[in-house]
Order: sequence, then structure tokens, then C-alpha cells
Amino acid sequence: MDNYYRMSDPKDEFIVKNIQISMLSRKKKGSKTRTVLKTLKVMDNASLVNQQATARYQKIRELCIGNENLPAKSSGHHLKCYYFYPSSKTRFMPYAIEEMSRDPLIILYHNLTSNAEMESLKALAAKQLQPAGVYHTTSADNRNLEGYTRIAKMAFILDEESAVASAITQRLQDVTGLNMNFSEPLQVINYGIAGQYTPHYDTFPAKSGDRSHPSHDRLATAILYLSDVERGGATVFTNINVRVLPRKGNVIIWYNYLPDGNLHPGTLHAGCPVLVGSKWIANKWIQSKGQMLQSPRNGG
Ligand SMILES: O=C(O)CCC(=O)C(=O)O
Ligand SMILES: [Fe+2]
Repeated sequence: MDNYYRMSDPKDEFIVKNIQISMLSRKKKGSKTRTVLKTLKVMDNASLVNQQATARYQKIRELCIGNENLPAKSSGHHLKCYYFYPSSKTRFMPYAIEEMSRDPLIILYHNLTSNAEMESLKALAAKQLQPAGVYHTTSADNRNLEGYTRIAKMAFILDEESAVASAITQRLQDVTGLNMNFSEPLQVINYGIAGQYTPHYDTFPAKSGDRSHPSHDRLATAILYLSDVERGGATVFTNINVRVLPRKGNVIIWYNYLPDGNLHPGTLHAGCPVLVGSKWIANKWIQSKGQMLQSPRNGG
């Protein structure tokens, strides 16, 4: 496991060495002392940042592995498991639901998608996978590929091009009670070995940023697990110590905002590195736009 984390661990000797080399390579004639002093200063700063970052990585690593000494921070709430009948269509086949957290609300649905649906989505996505990026407000094109932040490939599958995608959108509407008219297209993601997504929020505070961009208005996130993963690849909520194992057919849904429109800090989450196997998921982001007249289910 360590070898995979080493790649993103800033205490790594190669990374520190690289800082040193890059400073020395900028050395100009006659400015040797200044350059060396500067190099040392950078290394001092780097080492402080490294210590903090290493403590953070250590905690994420423990959470990813499933350390029992990190109890979920939802002890004030009584988490429930129950069967759910969203409509008469499911009267004879209810969904089994597990609450993973009450605040923020994180709900796990067992077997929400069929094997045939998942295989069809993966086959469609496999033909058009591209490196996955992250939205970045400071970059000129609002999109930036950042080194180790997200190591994955992705493809968007529109409801119009796939009956399976549109059936899934309808099902998510049935189980959440949320209006899907403004939801983003399904984003299918594939992580290979060492693929990961470091801790992040899926959206921005409601009161800030460019609300016209879909990624700035994600009321809720749904992750569909389209494969099992032999080892690694859990989804972890790093501020509340919640770990969700990738199980083919399961879906988690959570709500990203506090009632005042700020980000719920408990929704900070990461995709743990895949150690053995290949991880397939699909994201569906549901906008707050269009929800005024809806009455969400499951207390959402
Ligand atoms: O891979 C995961 O488990 C999490 C993915 C995720 O957070 C995202 O794509 O925004
Ligand atoms: Fe995410």
C-alpha cells in the first residue's frame, strides 16, 4: 500500500530533492550564496507544509484501510437500515437502504442498478474515455488537470444517447423525490491501479462563485458503483470518518449544502487509491435549480 501513497506523499525524498534541484538549476553566476540560502528557505517551508500534509495523508490512509479506531463522527445520531417503497412500481421489490450519516445525510441504496444496465454503461463509456480533469476557478479555461489530484478516466453519457442512462435518471428521481430536469449527464469514471481522487467538495458555496456553471450548484451527489474493487477504492468522507466500500449495484446519495447555503464540511470526500483491480463508478450531480416545488424523500 505504501508504494501507492508514496506517489502523493509530499514528504517523499524524490519530491524534496526535486525542489532542491529546481532551485539550484536556476542559479546564476555570482549569486551562489543567495541561491543556496533561498533553497534552504524553500526547503524549510516545504518541510512544515510536508509535516502538516503528511499528518493529513496518514489519516486518510487509515480511513481508506478501514482503521476501527476512527469511529464515524455521527455518534449523536441513530443510523437506520430499512426497506423503501418509493412507488407502487417497487411494491414487490423494495430497495434496501442504509443510512451512512444523518448530518450530512448520506444514504446507501443496495442494488439500485441491474447488472445489464451497468455493463451497458461501461461498454458505452469505454469507447470514449478521456483523462478526468478537475474544475479550477483560477485557471483561465476553468478546467485544469492537476498531477495527482485525480488519476482516472471519464466519459459523459447523455440520457438522450442511452435508454439505460435515462432509466437511471428516472430511478434516482423516484427514490430521492428530486427534480432531475437540471441534473448533469452521467459521468462514468474508471480508475486503474493507483487511480484515486484526493479530498474535495463537489460544489461551491451557494453564495459565491459563478452559479451559472453547473459545477457550482450541486445540491446532491449520487455515486453509482459499477464494479466491485478487489482491494482499495473506497469512497471516504474525511471529516466525519465515514467509509463506503465500492459494491457493484450500490448507489450513495448525499446532500452537499448546509441550510444556510454554505458547503457542509462533512461532505469533504475522496476516492481511495485502487490497490488491486479496476474501479468503475458513475456520478450524477443534481442541481438545486428546479427543486422549489419538490418534497425530497429520505429526510433530504
Ligand atoms: O471515486 C470515488 O469514490 C469518489 C469520486 C468523486 O468524488 C468524484 O468523482 O467527484
Ligand atoms: Fe466528488
